[in-house]
This record gives sequence, structure tokens and C-alpha cells, in this order.
Amino acid sequence: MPRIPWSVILRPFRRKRKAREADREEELPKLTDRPWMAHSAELAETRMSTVARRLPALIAQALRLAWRANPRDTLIAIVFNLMAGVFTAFGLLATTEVLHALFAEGPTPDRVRGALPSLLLVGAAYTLQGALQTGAGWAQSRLDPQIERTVQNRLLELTTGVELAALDDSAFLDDLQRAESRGLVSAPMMVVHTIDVVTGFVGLAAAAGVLGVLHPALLPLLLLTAVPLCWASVRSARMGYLTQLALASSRRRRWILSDLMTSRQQAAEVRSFTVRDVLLRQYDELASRERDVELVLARRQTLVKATGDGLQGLATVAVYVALGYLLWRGSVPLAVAGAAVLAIRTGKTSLANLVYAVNRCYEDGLYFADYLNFCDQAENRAPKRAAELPAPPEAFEVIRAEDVTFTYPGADTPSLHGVSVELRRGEVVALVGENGSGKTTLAKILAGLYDPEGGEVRWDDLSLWQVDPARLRERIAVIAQDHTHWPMTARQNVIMGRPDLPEAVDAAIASSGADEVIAELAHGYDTLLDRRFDGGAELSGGQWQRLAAARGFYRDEPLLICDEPSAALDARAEHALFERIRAHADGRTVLLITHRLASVRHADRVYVLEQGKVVEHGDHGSLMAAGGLYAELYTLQASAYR
Ligand SMILES: Nc1ncnc2c1ncn2[C@@H]1O[C@H](COP(=O)(O)OP(=O)(O)OP(=O)(O)O)[C@@H](O)[C@H]1O
Repeated sequence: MPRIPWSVILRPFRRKRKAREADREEELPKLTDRPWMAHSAELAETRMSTVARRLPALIAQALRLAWRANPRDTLIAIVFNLMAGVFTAFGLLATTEVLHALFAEGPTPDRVRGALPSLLLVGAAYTLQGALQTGAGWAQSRLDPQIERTVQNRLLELTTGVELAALDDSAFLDDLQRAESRGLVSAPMMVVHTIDVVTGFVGLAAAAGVLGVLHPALLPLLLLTAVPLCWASVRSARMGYLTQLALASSRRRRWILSDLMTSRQQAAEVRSFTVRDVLLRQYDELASRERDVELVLARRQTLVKATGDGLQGLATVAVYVALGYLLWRGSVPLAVAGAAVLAIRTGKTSLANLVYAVNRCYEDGLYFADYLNFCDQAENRAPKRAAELPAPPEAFEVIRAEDVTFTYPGADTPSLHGVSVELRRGEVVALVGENGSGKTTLAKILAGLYDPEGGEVRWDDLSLWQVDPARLRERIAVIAQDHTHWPMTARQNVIMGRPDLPEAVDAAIASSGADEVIAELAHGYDTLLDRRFDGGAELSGGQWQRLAAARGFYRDEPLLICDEPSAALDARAEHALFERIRAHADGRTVLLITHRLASVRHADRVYVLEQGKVVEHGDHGSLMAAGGLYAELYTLQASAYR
């Protein structure tokens, strides 16, 4: 396959405004490669022989996928296509008979009458062929959404089932993005193109078979006319592909700019910093460079098409000369020559479709392999536990983390080293420390979200390794630091999948101070909290935090973890929340993480973390007396109020 040099594709970039452009390119930060472009360079280099070698495996893979989505539709699509091919061949052979009858000796009415039975057969064959192809197309279009659903569900089931640490692993996230962005789309496309390969192949085989039956010398003629068409379509497609590849980075820059100019989030800054003109100019420069490249592409593709058409014209002349020669020699009768012309036309179209479908099938196959690879990885990253584990006890007397060590995937140093803490029933236990000291990480380990790599967490005598992690999480309520603004109604934001108990919802809402928020909403509890939906409302940061706290209280579980529950609250709401948290510890346990040290004065015990280690622990009085890190941080904060 002749390859187009990059220099040709990039010529307009280089020719125009060369020096200035180069300077600007250097100024621009390099974009990372997008997952959906992952195989582009590889594809640009791939030769037809490689494609042909890998094709059988790809076809088998696509058929397996289609079969899993719906065996009946798969069978219909394949069998109907095969049968359509048989009727194509039959129609062509019947056409020979029609021509034989028409070119026979005798008066015209007799010849037409003689041709009638074969003519009826031709009509029946092509009607059946059309009906079968329509049926196959129908099955194919039914398969499409079913495959999409199968692959999408599998991806979501696997992704939501992996251990949380997998989602901190950038390599895993890259693979997920790649599977999600391009792998998912490529699955149904691969099946569509596989069926197109089958259809193209069957059409070609039918035409070749008929030519072989008519006269073996006619077979090379099919190849002769098809070659220019295939050459032009493959070369033109590859040119287009390489151009898209060369333009990918420019297009992404343009999308980023377009996003900045149109998104609501940036709208205020775009105006206050008066960057509109700068953004518009950058956008236009990129767009005009892309236009130049696309104009070159259009010219070159037209040239290729014209060359292909010219060559095909020559090939057609050669075919007619060859047929004329065979007629002159008496090797084939006139009727056979006429039927051969029809068969060559059918075969030529099928071959061009086949080549196109093979290319697309190969491309989609590469991206689908990414999807399969991700599924394998996700299966391996599901929490490693025995299949059936018991639920943890309804309540506990003490939770102990013993000598816990944890390192995030890809991190060089552990975020926690040998940490031991104790949480007793009815206590408020606080974790205190500077940013990055490991408080949230420890809370997530206690919540069963991460498995420690060393040490263990025990609920009374039961290690968390011995309980079902999903049911463990049901016993824990969390008010998270980075809580989600769920695009649901206010009520759903509180109950979060639990049964709707109106009195308990009212109580949780009142405890967190969210009752004031609900009172202001147009439809109260039933207001949708997302402006993207019709009638949706938008809350402030502090209002969201009150709802997140209500969510934690509503769950009413033996352990409540509050990670910075008041960072966005006003002074009055914060005071009320901490009062409520203290009251909540009656019979339950609260783990409190906060930088507001005045709020931990009343905690039963405070653990002070520094660089992933517990450096002090005790109650407020003893820690102040010790004069360590806690006393220093507390005094520093208190001095600001004096
Ligand atoms: N998802 C993550 N992947 C990799 N490293 C992480 C991740 N989350 C936290 N870390 C690192 O682990 C360390 C402890 O982070 P952690 O969030 O537990 O600190 P923290 O004490 O809660 O901090 P803050 O007070 O700022 O909330 C930090 O060095 C942080 O960079």
C-alpha cells in the first residue's frame, strides 16, 4: 500500500506563516494523547497483509459478541446474507439463459416468449435477494442497540465493582477512559463491519462463481476492473485518515477554546478578564489552519478519484476488448459475454465494499481489544474476598485499626505508616493534622473503602477481611469532604437509595440545618437540585454541605464518619452542626476530621497525624499540656480570634 508522506499532509502548515506558527507552537503546552486516538499512529502504519492476517480472529470475536447479544438476530443477519449471495449467483445465471433465448435464431416474438420463463426466474431471484438483504439489514440494525447495551452494562458493572484503589491508579483510569470513549462505540461498529465483510465476500464469491461457470478466462477480468476502484477508495480513505490524525491536536485545542467560550462556569471570568478577543483570535487561527489542510485533502482526494476513474475506464475498455476477443475466437457465445458484463459489475462493487469493510473492521477491532483488556483488568481488581462472607455485627463495642500501612497506587511513599487508633461505642474521636497528613485516607480505611496493605481493622474481634465489604459499608454513615452534588431531588439526596421514611427525613434535615434550605426551594423536598434539568435549582456550597450532613444523619448507623463536615458552613450553622454531632454519639460512634480545632475540644480522644503517622493522642487537656503539634496548631488558631 503506497503511503502518503507526512510532509505532504502538513505542507499547508509549513508553507504559510511558517516562522510565526513555529514560534506559537513552541509557546503552546503539549497535549497528552487522547485515549480514542490510541491506535491512530499504529493504524497509519498498518499494511493490508497485516490486516488480512488478523482478520479471521477479529471476525470470530465480533461474531461471539453478536451471539452473546442476540443469537437469533446474529443468525438471521449471517444466514440471510449468505442466501442473498446464492440468489445473486442464481439471478446472474438465469440472466445468461434470458440472453441465450434472446440471441437465439428465429422471429423476435418467439425469442421473447422463449426468454420469459428465465426472465421470471431472474425476477424471482432478485426479488428474493432484495427481501433477504432487507431482512439481514433489519437483523443487523436490531443487533446494534443490543450489543451496545451488553457492552455498556458489562463496563458499568465491572467499573462500579472494582476496589476503590483501582480508581486511584492512573494506568487503570487511562484504560477505563480508553474502553469507555472508543472501545464501547467500536463494539457494535465491529459487528456491523464484520457483517459487511461477510456480505461483500458473499457478493464477490457469487460473481466470481458465476464467471467461473461461464468461462474461467473471465475471472481475471473481474480483478482487472475492481483493482482501480479498490486502489482509489483505500488510498483516499487513508489520506483522509492521516489528515484527521494530523489535525487531531489542533481540533482538541479548538474544542478546549470553544468550551471556554461557551461554558457557563467560565462565562464570568471570560468577561471580567476581557479575554474574549484573545480566545476568538486563537480559535480562528486554528480553524483557518485546519481549513487549509482540508482544502489540500479535498484536492488530493479528487485527484486520486479522477485517477481511479481514469484507470477504471481503461480497465473497462480492456475488459470489452478481452470479451470481444473471446467472442471473435468463439470461446464464449454472445449471451455469456452479456452475462459476464453484469457479473463483473456486481463483483466489482462487492469487492470495493469488502475492502472498505475489512479496513473498518480492523480499526474497530483494535479499539475493541482495549475494551476487552479493560474488562479483564477490572475483573482482577474486584475486592479479593472469599465468595460468601457474613455481614458485620449490627453494633460494636470497639473498632481498632492496628498498625495500618497504606500506599496509594503509583505513589513512592506510604500515606499511612503503622497507624493504630481506637474508636469506642458512644465516643467522638477526632483526627487532626496538617494538610496531607493522612486523615482522610485513614477514615476511608476505617470505612472499608481501602484495604490496608499492612496491619488490619477489627470490629470487636472480627477482622474486616472476614466480612462482606458491601454490607460493612451499610453499617457506616459518611459525611464526605468531597461530597457529590447528586442531580436528584432534595429528598433523594437525603435518602440516597434507602427507604423513604418521611419523619426520619424531617429529623435528619432539621439536624443538619438543611430545613432552611428546603423551605426556600420552589417544590420543597421534590425540587430537582440541578440546573441542567427543567425547573432545577442551584444550591450554594454551604447549602449542599447541609444536605450532605443530613444524608449522614439519615443513615443512622453505629459509625458516623464526618470528614470536614463544616468547611463551607457559616458560623451559626457550624456551631449547630457540631452540637448535633456530639448528640449523635449517644450510643453510636463519631469519627470527626476537622481543621476547626475549637470543635474538637469536647472529643473523647484526639489523634494527631503527621506525615502518615500518629504523633500524639489523648483528650484536649492532655494534648495541650503536652505542648506538642496539637497545642501549637490550637494556639495558632485561637490567637487569630483574640
Ligand atoms: N487518590 C490519591 N492518590 C494518590 N495519593 C493520594 C490520594 N489521595 C491522597 N493522596 C496522598 O495521600 C496523602 C494523605 O492524603 P489525605 O487526603 O489522607 O490527607 P488529609 O490529612 O486528609 O489532608 P487534608 O487535610 O488536606 O484533607 C497526601 O500526601 C496525598 O497527596
